[in-house]
Amino acid sequence: MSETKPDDRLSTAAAKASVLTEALPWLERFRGATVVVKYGGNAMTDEKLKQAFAEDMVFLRLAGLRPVIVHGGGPQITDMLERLGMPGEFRGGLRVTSPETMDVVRMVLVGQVGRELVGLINQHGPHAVGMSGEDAHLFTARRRGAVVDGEPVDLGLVGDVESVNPAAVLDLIETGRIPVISTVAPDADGVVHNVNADTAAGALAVALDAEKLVVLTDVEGLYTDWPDRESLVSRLDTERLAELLPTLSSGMVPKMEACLQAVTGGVPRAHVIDGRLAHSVLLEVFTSEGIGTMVVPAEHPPRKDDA
Ligand SMILES: Nc1ncnc2c1ncn2[C@@H]1O[C@H](COP(=O)(O)OP(=O)(O)O)[C@@H](O)[C@H]1O
Ligand SMILES: CC(=O)N[C@@H](CCC(=O)OP(=O)(O)O)C(=O)O
Repeated sequence: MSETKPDDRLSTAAAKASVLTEALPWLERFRGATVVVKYGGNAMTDEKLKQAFAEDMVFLRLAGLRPVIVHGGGPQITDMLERLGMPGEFRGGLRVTSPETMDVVRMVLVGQVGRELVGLINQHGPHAVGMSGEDAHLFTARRRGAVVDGEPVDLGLVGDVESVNPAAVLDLIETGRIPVISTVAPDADGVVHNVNADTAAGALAVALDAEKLVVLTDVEGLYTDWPDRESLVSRLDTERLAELLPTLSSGMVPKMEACLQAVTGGVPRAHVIDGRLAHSVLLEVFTSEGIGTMVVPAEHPPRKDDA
């Protein structure tokens, strides 16, 4: 085996030191900042990646930021429905949700995906507390439909966010915890609805006056001309995003709508980043170039009906 030369050791040490010093201005800038992180089900497939994600959340907290996790779990719900022999269907990017499907959605999101993330984070200490939109009136849902090929479609128990009461999340943050939120929510009559996790994360980022919304998914970011790999966009403003939204296809629509809603609602930055890259959140928050696609406010904000 060859020995490491003193010159090699010096350059390795210099590279490590430069990574740490590059983080310094961002540590200063984001101390005390609330960061809402949406962890998509498609970015959760690999055990090592999930552990790296949990480490990133603990890192943010110990570095003095206030991370709040909103998780998805679409593929995990689909797997469970298949195991139970319950056929499922998506219309306009949203799951058609019968009362029986709703039972499975709630069981998988709250009882399986949320619990697993809480467990992974808490291997590092008593940081994470799980909750759902049903807890302490966090989210109230309003039933929503979809329009597919110009026709209105009934999606069953699918909800939009009607209102957000972030008091319980703020209580957890104040005591140094990391809230891990599953996006099922009751309507005004107490009937539980299935809320898309991107939609819920955007609404929560606004309600918490967050500094950032970070959405982890399984692509590098937004492609303006999907799937042309040359069309990856690193930065765009809300005006350009509002123009692009009608041209996007299903998976990206709720994500980019959430980014638009967050930034027009006062969140300074929203990011879509590649959750397949280990420690992608740290790279986004603590490096100067960042990664993925960043949405910033427009000088001339889009009118409400543009979105
Ligand atoms: N314009 C686009 N830019 C990037 N990805 C896109 C675009 N249009 C569609 N997609 C698809 O959207 C997917 C991400 O959405 P989704 O599968 O709902 O992820 P998640 O589980 O992370 O919420 C990508 O894997 C990609 O296949
Ligand atoms: C209404 C609707 O479609 N809800 C989603 C909720 C989970 C989710 O949003 O998960 P991802 O972020 O992994 O896609 C679903 O049932 O799949």
